[in-house]
Amino acid sequence: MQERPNLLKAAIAAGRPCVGLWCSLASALTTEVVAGSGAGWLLIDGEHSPNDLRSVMAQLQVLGGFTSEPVVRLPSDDPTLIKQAMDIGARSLMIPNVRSADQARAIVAAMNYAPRGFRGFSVAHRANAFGRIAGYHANARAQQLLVAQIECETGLANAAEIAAVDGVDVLFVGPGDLSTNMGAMGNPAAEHVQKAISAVRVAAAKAGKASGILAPVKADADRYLADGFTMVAVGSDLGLLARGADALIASFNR
Ligand SMILES: O=C(O)C(=O)C[C@H](O)[C@@H](O)CO
Repeated sequence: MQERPNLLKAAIAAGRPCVGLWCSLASALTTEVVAGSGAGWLLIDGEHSPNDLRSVMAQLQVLGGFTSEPVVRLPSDDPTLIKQAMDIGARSLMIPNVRSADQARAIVAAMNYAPRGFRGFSVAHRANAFGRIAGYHANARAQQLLVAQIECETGLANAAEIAAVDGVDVLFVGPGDLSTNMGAMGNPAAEHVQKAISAVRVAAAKAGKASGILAPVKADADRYLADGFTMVAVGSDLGLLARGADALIASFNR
């Protein structure tokens, strides 16, 4: 048995845009519903959603039947959480608020077995199909993807060095946090924030890496894709459900 190819990593390596959706409802059922859209990747949010290892695993299990690449966002860069997430089968990780190259190197080390890193070794787990994927431990890095979020001015200032770290694949802008930390709370459209967002893309590109962003407004997503962002989340399960329900009810209340 072989590990299934990481189609998101392949798209990123080829410089092909890959559109995704944000799964915030911590539900295997809603994530399975969203996966039917054919999105290139699905973010399973462990930072701002009530996800835990079991709910993340349940979502990974339902996604096993789809081509969408699950990207698991952890609440921090804690190496224990990285180990646990990878052992249940998360090989594409998004880590919030990465601020320095040293921090990025520590995250890469936590994701990899010795001698490259210090990921704890377990002979069989969900990640290697319970021991059925031959050579998993030696080859795991081939299908790994690390998405480092740039969400504050320190990360912005160090974006080039973070992008240059071997093992970092994507610089991903957190538009809400970045704008808030730049004095424009929740407003990534602010001119100085837009310049910062472009600077992240440029820093990634100069290091030969990809860039990404969450852009739930289509006009923004179209613009970011046209500018060269390739990993773009264009909506969320929460937003689609809440705003869709609001609009539907409002349409009968006029
Ligand atoms: O800073 C941001 O914006 C993100 O990282 C995305 C949010 O955390 C996401 O939950 C949507 O609000």
